[in-house]
This record gives sequence, structure tokens and C-alpha cells, in this order.
Amino acid sequence: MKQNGTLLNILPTDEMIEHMGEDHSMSSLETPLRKDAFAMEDSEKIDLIEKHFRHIMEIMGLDLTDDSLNGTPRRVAKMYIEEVFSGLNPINKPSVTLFENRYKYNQMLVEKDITVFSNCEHHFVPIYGKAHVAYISSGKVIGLSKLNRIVDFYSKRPQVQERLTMQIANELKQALSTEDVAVVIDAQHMCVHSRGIKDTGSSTITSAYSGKFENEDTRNEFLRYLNL
Ligand SMILES: Nc1nc2c(ncn2[C@@H]2O[C@H](COP(=O)(O)OP(=O)(O)OP(=O)(O)O)[C@@H](O)[C@H]2O)c(=O)[nH]1
Ligand SMILES: [Zn+2]
Repeated sequence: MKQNGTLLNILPTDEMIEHMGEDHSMSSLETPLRKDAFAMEDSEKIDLIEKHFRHIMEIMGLDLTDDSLNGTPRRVAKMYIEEVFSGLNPINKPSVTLFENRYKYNQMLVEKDITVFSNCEHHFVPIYGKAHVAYISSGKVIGLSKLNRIVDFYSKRPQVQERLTMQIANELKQALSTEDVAVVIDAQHMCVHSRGIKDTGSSTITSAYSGKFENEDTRNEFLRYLNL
């Protein structure tokens, strides 16, 4: 959590850890975390990652007295904890604003082209693309930006695209008290583009449909809006 640009060392409460958004009855949805994942404050994690990343760079033969490289271990450590993997800490989970559906809007709501910046958990290199989400209100409506924030929170973890898709869908179902949710992610994996097979032309599409979106007509309406 940041306040005035300073990292606050607040550990998540047991309740926050319990409610990380994952459905604990479906353990395959959960990001695999150690039992002691939250025993250490973020500032301690940053200090330790800095130390170990410095060691990794030294093993690679880099001269850490160089003024361009000297700050890199700490930059990487802060980037991991405060930015690209901040979604591992439940304290950073967005609070969701819900409103009464007073106008009785009963069609699907689609938020498309939500930017996804994540990292592949196998190689720790970027995954980037777009997420498209939809839901049909069961009585509440959600602040639009919260849909983007939910996608962003779960993206900021080491991920595989399938689990990211399911975690977003699960969070929407819980937040909106409805099964009527759809999520599509279309993303490019740097582990496929920039190394290994080096196929820069491929992308990966994953989807999660539940409730009314299992109906072909409803799903096709959603997909028509996406022009997929
Ligand atoms: N299913 C799935 N696989 C992924 C995702 N991101 C990366 N991978 C794959 O994870 C696999 C890891 O396979 P390994 O054979 O252990 O790793 P590797 O030797 O680096 O594999 P190559 O990438 O083929 O060189 C690779 O095939 C990656 O393409 C993802 O989001 N979902
Ligand atoms: Zn990868």
C-alpha cells in the first residue's frame, strides 16, 4: 500500500488472506503460496530480494560498481514487490464499489479491451494483452473502473493465462453475487515471442463462461461485441 509515494509496512490481516478472492473449495484456482507468505513485511522482502538479485548479477559476471548497474538490484526488488507482483499481497486487492441497479438494467454489461500486463510464472517474462469481461446484474452494478482494477490485481502475480482468467471470473462472481459472468483474455507471451520457439506471430486466447453465458446466444452476443 502506498501513501504519499512511501511504502507502508502493513501486513495483511488473517481475514484479508482468507479472502484473497480465490475460491478455497477449488484449490486449483489459487496462486500457490507458501504458508509463511505474509510473515514478512514488504520492506524486508525488498531488502532480501535486493541482496539476492545483486548476487545473481554478480554470478553473471556483472560489475556492480558500475554506476548504471549499481542501483539495479534495489530497482528490481522494488519493482517486484510494489509493482509487477503487488497482486500477491491481499492488502493491494481493490475495494469494489457496488450500486443498486435502480434503473433495472437487465442486459449484459461488457468492459472490453482492458489492458493486461502480467508475467509468466515459468520464465518471469511479460505476458501482455487485453481482457474482456461481462456480467449480467443480479441486483447490483459495479463501478466500471473496478472491473479494470480486478483484472490488474490478478495480473500482478506470476501467472499462467488459464488461472488468471479463472481468478478474474471468480472474483467477479463473488463481488457481484452472480454466476452470470464471462471473461476472455487475448495475450502475447514473451516466453514464446522472445526466446525458445521465438514465434512473434502467435497469441493465446482463454475464456471463462458461467451462468447465462453458458447459453450459446448469450455468449455469441458477448463475442459479437468483441469482434473476435
Ligand atoms: N498453459 C500455459 N503454458 C504456458 C503459459 N505461459 C508459458 N507457458 C508454457 O510453459 C511451458 C514451460 O515448459 P518447459 O518445457 O518446462 O520450459 P522451456 O524448456 O523453457 O520450454 P520452451 O518455451 O518450449 O523452450 C512452455 O511451453 C511455455 O510456453 C501459460 O500461460 N499457460
Ligand atoms: Zn513463460
